[in-house]
Amino acid sequence: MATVNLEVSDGVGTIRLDRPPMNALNASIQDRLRELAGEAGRRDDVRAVILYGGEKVFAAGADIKEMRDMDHAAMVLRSRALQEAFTAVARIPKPVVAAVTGYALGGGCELTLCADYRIAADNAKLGQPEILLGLIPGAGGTQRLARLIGPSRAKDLIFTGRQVRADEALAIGLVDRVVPAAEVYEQAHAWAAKLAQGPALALRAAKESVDAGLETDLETGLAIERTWFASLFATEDRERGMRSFVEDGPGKATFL
Ligand SMILES: CCCCCCCCCCCCC[C@H](O)CC(=O)SCCNC(=O)CCNC(=O)[C@H](O)C(C)(C)COP(=O)(O)OP(=O)(O)OC[C@H]1O[C@@H](n2cnc3c(N)ncnc32)[C@H](O)[C@@H]1OP(=O)(O)O
Repeated sequence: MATVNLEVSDGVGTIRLDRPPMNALNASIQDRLRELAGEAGRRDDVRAVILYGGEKVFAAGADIKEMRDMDHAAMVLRSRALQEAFTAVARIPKPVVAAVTGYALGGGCELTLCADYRIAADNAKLGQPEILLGLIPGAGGTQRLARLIGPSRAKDLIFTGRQVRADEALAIGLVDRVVPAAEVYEQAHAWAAKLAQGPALALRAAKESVDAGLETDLETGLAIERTWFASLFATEDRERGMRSFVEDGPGKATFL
């Protein structure tokens, strides 16, 4: 049975983890994640993406039972591929929202960090418990968590391995919205469906400008923004958007 699927409808692609009971992330999932991230990025009928683990759990992290038998050499070989799989998700050139139910721990939390936006159930718990295994996060968590919530809060979560409930996750910026558990997917789909109606190239430009800007100095970031901004003047969406404003009046957004 496939442990990760891509389900597409109405412009929204859902990358769905499906490995009961806890969506423990193993090598097969990692390989599928990378494939499906590439597919979601290439398909024109996918204009926004949801990362989802099902109603009960997002993902409880790497499969500890599978990792237990791996030695240093094996993980040296595997760890680059595993980081590349998560980076492939982070680089999907479309809006990506993580629909977080139940637990998002370790690699599960790191996968949520690869999204642009995180909607969590009010009973969700997130964290990086790797320290409790004598490890540190190995799928980008030390880097993406610090960039998202700041180094001090990131160190607190990584040093202690503690689980963060949804209310605290919202307060520290680890998630962006908290909703009743039964509404997580519905709310994530509404977010994705709205952006799926948006100007695809402008949304890509916005994502890539913000993300690339975080990795460089201000001047270079401004140059990236300037290049994308000017490029969008060559698009039909720009003509359509400005025509709508002039002819239909303000507030008659033609996209969102
Ligand atoms: C070759 C594979 C590795 C290389 C490829 C990796 C692919 C992608 C991986 C990306 C991430 C790698 C880097 C990452 O930073 C490292 C990690 O993620 S380390 C793991 C971190 N996660 C945890 O430590 C959480 C462990 N789980 C728990 O704490 C608890 O299970 C829970 C989630 C709090 C839930 O508790 P309970 O509700 O009490 O439920 P149980 O504990 O009874 O669990 C039910 C059932 O699920 C099994 N299980 C749970 N989590 C994992 C897990 N991470 N790996 C394997 N199995 C897990 C648990 O054993 C029970 O099984 P059962 O006893 O019913 O058979």
